[in-house]
Amino acid sequence: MSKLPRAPRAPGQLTDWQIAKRLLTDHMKGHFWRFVIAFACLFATAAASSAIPFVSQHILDGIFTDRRTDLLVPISLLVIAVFFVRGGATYGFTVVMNSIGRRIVGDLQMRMFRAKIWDDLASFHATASGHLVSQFTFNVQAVLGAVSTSAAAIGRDAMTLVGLVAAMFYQDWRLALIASVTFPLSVYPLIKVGRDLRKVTRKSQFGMGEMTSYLTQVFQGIRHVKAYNAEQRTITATEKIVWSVSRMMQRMTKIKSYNAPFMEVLSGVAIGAVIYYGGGQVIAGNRTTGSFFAFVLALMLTYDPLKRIVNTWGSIQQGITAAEGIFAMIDKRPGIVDRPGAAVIEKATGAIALEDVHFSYGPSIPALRGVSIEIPAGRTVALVGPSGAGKSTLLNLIPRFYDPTSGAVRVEGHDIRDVTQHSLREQIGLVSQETTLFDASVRDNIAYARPGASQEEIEAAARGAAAHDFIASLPQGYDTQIGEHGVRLSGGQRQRLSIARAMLKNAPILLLDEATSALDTESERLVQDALTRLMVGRTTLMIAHRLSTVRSADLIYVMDQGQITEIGSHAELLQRGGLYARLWLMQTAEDEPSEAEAPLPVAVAG
Ligand SMILES: Nc1ncnc2c1ncn2[C@@H]1O[C@H](COP(=O)(O)OP(=O)(O)OP(=O)(O)O)[C@@H](O)[C@H]1O
Repeated sequence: MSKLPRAPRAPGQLTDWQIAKRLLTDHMKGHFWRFVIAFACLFATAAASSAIPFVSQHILDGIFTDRRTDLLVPISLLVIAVFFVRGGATYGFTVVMNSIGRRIVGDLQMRMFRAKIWDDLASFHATASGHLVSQFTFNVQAVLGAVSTSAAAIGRDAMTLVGLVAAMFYQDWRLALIASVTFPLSVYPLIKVGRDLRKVTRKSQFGMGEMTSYLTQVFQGIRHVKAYNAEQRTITATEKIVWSVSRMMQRMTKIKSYNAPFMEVLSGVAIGAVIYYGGGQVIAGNRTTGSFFAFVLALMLTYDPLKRIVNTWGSIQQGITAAEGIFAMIDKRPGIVDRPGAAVIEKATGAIALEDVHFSYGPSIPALRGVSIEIPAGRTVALVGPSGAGKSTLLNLIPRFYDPTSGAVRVEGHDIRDVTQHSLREQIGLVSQETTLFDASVRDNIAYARPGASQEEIEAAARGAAAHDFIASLPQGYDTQIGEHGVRLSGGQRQRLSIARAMLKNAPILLLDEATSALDTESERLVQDALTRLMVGRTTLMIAHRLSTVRSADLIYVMDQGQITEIGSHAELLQRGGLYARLWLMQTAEDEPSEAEAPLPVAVAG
């Protein structure tokens, strides 16, 4: 079976201690009183647990050896009280610690989300969305595990341990010393397990990210999975990922459990030594059976919390590894930020200019090579050219989704790096081939452009986009839920909703990226009409493969391999006989009916 790719190296340079300290100072300090309550519960649990050996000594010596009936009732009541306190305190502790853990998780999730949502597009494209989602779910869960389960258990068990060890020394310091000789040895597995666990935890976090990404892609592309009869292939591929993650998880548990047999042997040695020495004393008559058993019981109770502390150390290591990734995400600063004192564009007329713009996605991929374009306010300019020419890249520079490598993009005469991103994007309406609709009502989807818009405004936008009639015929009209990505609508309907959105935004600049290319002729006509209405009075930059849609543009720029190769009106470009004319000829030839489709000549009776 194939293996998942290697997990990337740790993103941050923080040490374990720095990460733990940051978790403590940034996320736990607001919970002081909750911690006080939790520790009060801990103290009660530890005190009650430490009382058990004393009570049992009285049971053995007082009831069984001395046969005192007057002790029966008080000792029974004492036992009930001890367990009552333990039960109540354990409940209180669990609830309060979980509430702290859950609040910390929510806080981490929101800090991550705030950092991410302001991040630039390039960074989003660099990370598969599944990895992002798994930071919010799997990794955060690991931190919760470390905080509320492990840290809590260590707190509680450490207190209990102190109480029980004190009780053991109080009963018989010599026996207690014999039993404690093995304690320091329990530190060894902590160190050993910690290192191995960090490595495998990083890998399994990466594996979970891969799995989330893969599953999201499969479920979103389910139509194609079925259309290509790819179910069985998908099962096989999924199996590889699932079992690879499963193996990593098993390995993690295995490493976490290394210390369990070690600790069992240690406790066996300690109990054996105490029985050998203490048992000898009972036989020699130097010690009562009751005090001996009370001691052995205390010893057994001591090893339980000790074992748990050692075991939960693994969860803490996992939590710290997860927090490392989470903090890296929180600390990431976007590559595109507003300059200090950036200007605010008030209502723009929409003039756009690109001046000798170069851009590349990576060191070796120049996507734009010295592009200059001028779009006067209120005009329509079209970009055409073969696939991969750089048209969408150019369009993405205008809302500053990316910054050019060199050259400048100007809106209203401002270099867009000198104005706030918010005010720049306020001036732009975007309609693209892939519409982004949310699983919400039609109304909310249109109002996404301007939350708080009135029903009249939303309806006017829908009418302008030729969408009102189909919306009115939906079961709940504007309140109809349209499903994830608008799955309950047709392609043309989805497109008209996104035009309605742009209508409602009413921005002076309009960017159309293949807005009609995925539609059939009838839908295209409706959408085209809606777009024509939308374009009135706005500066429009449109990309279209179908050249018939760009014929009426004021100016057409032809792009090829990241450069502008021709400029002119439709008629001028045809006359020139270059790339545009060739593309036009090819498309008109495709649009004309072929011989096979031409109507058959009708035989005329003679
Ligand atoms: N996010 C990205 N990361 C890396 N390279 C990219 C990215 N987006 C596009 N490219 C590359 O940049 C070049 C220009 O792509 P672009 O999408 O701008 O072309 P286009 O003219 O819009 O093509 P089409 O008409 O097919 O949409 C192509 O070589 C493409 O592979």
